[in-house]
Amino acid sequence: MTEPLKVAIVGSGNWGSAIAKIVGHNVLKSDDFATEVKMYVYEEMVDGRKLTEIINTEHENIKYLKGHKLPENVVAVPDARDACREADILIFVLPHQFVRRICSNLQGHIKPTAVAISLIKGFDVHDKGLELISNVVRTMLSIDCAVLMGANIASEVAGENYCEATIGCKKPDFGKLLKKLFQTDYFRIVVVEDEITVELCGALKNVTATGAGFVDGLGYGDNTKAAVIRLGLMEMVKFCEEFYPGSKMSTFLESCGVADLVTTCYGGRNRRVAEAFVKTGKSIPELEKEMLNGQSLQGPPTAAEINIMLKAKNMEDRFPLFTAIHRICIRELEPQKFIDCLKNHPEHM
Ligand SMILES: NC(=O)c1ccc[n+]([C@@H]2O[C@H](COP(=O)([O-])OP(=O)(O)OC[C@H]3O[C@@H](n4cnc5c(N)ncnc54)[C@H](O)[C@@H]3O)[C@@H](O)[C@H]2O)c1
Ligand SMILES: O=P(O)(O)OC[C@H](O)CO
Repeated sequence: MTEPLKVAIVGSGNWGSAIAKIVGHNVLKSDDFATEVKMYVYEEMVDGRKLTEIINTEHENIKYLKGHKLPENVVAVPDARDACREADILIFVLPHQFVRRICSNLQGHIKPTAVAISLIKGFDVHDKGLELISNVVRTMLSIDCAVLMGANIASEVAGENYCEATIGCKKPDFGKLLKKLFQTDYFRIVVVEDEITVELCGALKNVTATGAGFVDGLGYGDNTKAAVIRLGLMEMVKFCEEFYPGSKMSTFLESCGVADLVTTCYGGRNRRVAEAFVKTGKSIPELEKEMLNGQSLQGPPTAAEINIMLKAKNMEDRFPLFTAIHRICIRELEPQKFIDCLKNHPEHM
């Protein structure tokens, strides 16, 4: 008889809380998993009370996922080491900016046999260039790490509206176990082996979504946005071919690819803030603070991260959409010039 596997969630924001709802319910349905799920919560005071205390008494993350109850077997823990020490499966789901700090805190304090899955959309940057977030987890913690990405706006998933997601996992048995942990009747999972492309799609779509917000802010219609989505997808494919050769084209047709692009370019936070950026003239950090109540934007930082690499390799002109989006975010380029970038894209030359 093998021991049921203990699951810990590292992160408790908008998506972290939605996923806690799914995982909390699913562990109760299978003998493979222990019934308690510890969730690391970055402690903060909300209405004069600790967020962990609110979650553990009211079973709701009232700051990051208001209006959705979490199962009572999800226990909020303010110390990452305490949350993860005994876990067999670690689910990483926090803004990518914090991953290195968390992993460094966890080093030497997790089971050597643990395995991980990253739901984080973004890149890590270091002096040698870009790093996949799953690789940061793998190398810093010396454990295996799969990924889950998809067209998954957290509030809709928490509302149990039908959607799909893609798990990228090279090991079939691990993939099956993860599917059992995440799939529900409203959250349908496809497991593919092409885990690098799954993760790249999740990170890069946030940049394109920022561009979609710019054209909304400029008052262009759906045809223009469709062009941004298409050109963004072309650059995503090209980015994968150039820097991570070996992608399967079919992966772009999974939820992590085309579907996530569509949902983010219409309903996501990156789109919303980018639209306001054009309309108000305020800075991205200002708008993030005003509009997102502590949630974190991934598109503009990811555009900056990939630009470091494109610039270093003298390849900015081969990725004009990604480059223009970054330059607009840092006010090096007027938002109106974005349309010139679309008109003059190498696709049309
Ligand atoms: N929100 C969505 O709809 C959604 C859907 C799919 C994927 N994602 C991805 O999931 C990841 C996590 O997103 P999210 O929406 O759960 O987060 P979020 O945008 O809600 O971010 C806020 C979280 O960051 C935490 N935080 C703030 N400062 C911190 C620090 N110094 N150290 C550690 N944590 C800190 C906050 O406590 C909070 O839990 C991102 O990569 C995002 O792209 C989000
Ligand atoms: O709200 P966004 O723009 O961070 O996107 C959320 C999810 O990644 C959509 O799948």
